Amino acid sequence: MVVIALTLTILIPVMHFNLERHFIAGILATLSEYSAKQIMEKVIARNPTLWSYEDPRFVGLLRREALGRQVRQAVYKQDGTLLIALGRHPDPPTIKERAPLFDAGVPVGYLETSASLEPTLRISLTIALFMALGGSIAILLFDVFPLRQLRRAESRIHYLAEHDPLTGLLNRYVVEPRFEQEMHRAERYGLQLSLILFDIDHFKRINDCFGHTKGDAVLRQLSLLAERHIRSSDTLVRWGGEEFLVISTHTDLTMAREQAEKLRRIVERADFGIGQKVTISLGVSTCEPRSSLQTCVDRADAALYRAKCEGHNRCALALPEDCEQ
Ligand SMILES: Nc1nc2c(ncn2[C@@H]2O[C@H](COP(=O)(O)OP(=O)(O)OP(=O)(O)O)[C@@H](O)[C@H]2O)c(=O)[nH]1
Repeated sequence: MVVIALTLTILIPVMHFNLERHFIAGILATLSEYSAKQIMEKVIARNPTLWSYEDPRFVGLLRREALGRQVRQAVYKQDGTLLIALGRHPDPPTIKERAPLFDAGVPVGYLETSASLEPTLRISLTIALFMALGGSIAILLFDVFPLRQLRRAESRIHYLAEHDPLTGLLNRYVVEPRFEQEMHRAERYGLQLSLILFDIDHFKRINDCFGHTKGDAVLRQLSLLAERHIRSSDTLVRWGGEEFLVISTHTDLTMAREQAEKLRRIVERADFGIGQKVTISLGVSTCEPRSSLQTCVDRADAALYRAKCEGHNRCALALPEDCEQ
């Protein structure tokens, strides 16, 4: 943007300057076809001051264009003596053009026009600066700014599509590809992959007694506790309302059970600011090679159900018969 502004600032005055210069040179060439006598007649037949400025052929400028500018037109005899001079001599002239004047093919003198283009340059420069600034602002307003907003909105949408807005954890809809990737890795390197599905006990009561806002705060605090507890290679997902899933890599059933039991104890001991304990029940399953996420979660869910039935605040392992479910 800065480069465009600078280029415009330099180019516009230069173009303006060159155009005007060529125009004046062209006019002088046309005039040189008149004889000095013809020019004299034209000057005498009219008001010389007006004529010089109003006839655009002479300097290439209309009267209003010549206003505030130093313009001089002079016709010299061949011996160099001045025949006609209109306007003050610019000091110093920025442009000085001389063209020969012919009378019936015989050179009789020169036509000389000097015009200071300094005000024109200044105006051109100012206009160029305004245009460059205007252009930059327009680019900013119509291009960069909305584009940035769009990109921000896109990344926000992307984030919201993958994350749970309350806890910031991944949501269940994006977890399948991650699970499949881990499953392939486990198969390839002969590793174990396990799941821990856990759920807050009697969460309905917490909501009913303390309100939904407090219930939300409990969900957030629990997700933070769990996040701190799991390894960085594991994945924590908000699976449903008050249900969470851990995909535990390089972990067999015994290790997953230990991990689950540790998490259960951490939650049981934590202070959730509601004057009573918050506990969780957990179902643990290990994933058979090539099994789908759904199958593994169903087995962990069956185990979780047993943990709830056996009195809450405990871990249960998936049983072989859970495979059939
Ligand atoms: N505050 C809050 N509550 C939620 C959210 N999602 C689900 N819930 C509540 O979680 C409660 C779950 O209740 P239930 O399925 O009966 O389970 P429970 O009370 O935990 O009972 P058990 O599972 O047997 O321990 C319901 O009252 C839901 O309204 C949430 O995002 N915020």
